[in-house]
Amino acid sequence: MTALIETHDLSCGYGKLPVVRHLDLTVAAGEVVCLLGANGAGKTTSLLTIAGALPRLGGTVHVGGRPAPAAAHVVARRGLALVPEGRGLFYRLTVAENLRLRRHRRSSVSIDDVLGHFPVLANLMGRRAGLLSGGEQQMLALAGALVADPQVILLDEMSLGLAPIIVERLLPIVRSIADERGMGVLLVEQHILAALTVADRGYVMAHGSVVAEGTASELRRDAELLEASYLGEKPSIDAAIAEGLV
Ligand SMILES: Nc1ncnc2c1ncn2[C@@H]1O[C@H](COP(=O)(O)OP(=O)(O)OP(=O)(O)O)[C@@H](O)[C@H]1O
Repeated sequence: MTALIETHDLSCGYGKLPVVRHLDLTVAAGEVVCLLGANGAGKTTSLLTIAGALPRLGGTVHVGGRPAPAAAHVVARRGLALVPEGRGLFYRLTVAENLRLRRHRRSSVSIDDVLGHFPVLANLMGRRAGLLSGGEQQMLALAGALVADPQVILLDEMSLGLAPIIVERLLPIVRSIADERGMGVLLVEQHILAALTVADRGYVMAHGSVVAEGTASELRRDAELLEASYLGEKPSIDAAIAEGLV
């Protein structure tokens, strides 16, 4: 299966200082992959670098099987959409205007196609994005990414500021989008168990490195390892290997 995203030995950070080191990660078509870890583990930095919004300090990134250029607008043309933390909406514009702005001329996906995933938004087309609830804004951010007809979508902390019940409704929508459109999804999420319920696989980061990876069910079973990485304690890599997670 061709990976839609593949990083090899990727190092990235700010200035010359790497905060993420030796990241090997893949996302295939139709796969939902989550990137887990404590605050400051390097998840957002990894996402922004894959999207071309931060320069690489070492290693490679391939998008759609080809080397990814280190410029966000060019990576976007390769079929990668980033939904950043904070949603990246035009808050003074209406829902309809936000969607029209995101849809480029070559996109084969219509706004109506995308609204099929978010029926709630279809009734709010004339409302300013700034007046939507947090959950509706997140749906609009996702819908805005989808109208660009990406092959792969990067979602950074979509649950930020949302009630757990809203997160539990949004994540299955992400799963169904991946299933129905064969799209790859790389998901950074603080609601670990909710994310592992919809994901196929996951990577756990601590201190800028991947300390464990596995299928969602393997990671769900290893609550201790997950807890350790969220407390900032580096779990033993030997223990992770023994568990078959690495
Ligand atoms: N603009 C920046 N300049 C310098 N260092 C930064 C910058 N942004 C983040 N960092 C540092 O890089 C490290 C990784 O941060 P990053 O935001 O990638 O972590 P994260 O895993 O996404 O955390 P969170 O869950 O809190 O968003 C942290 O130590 C952070 O302080």
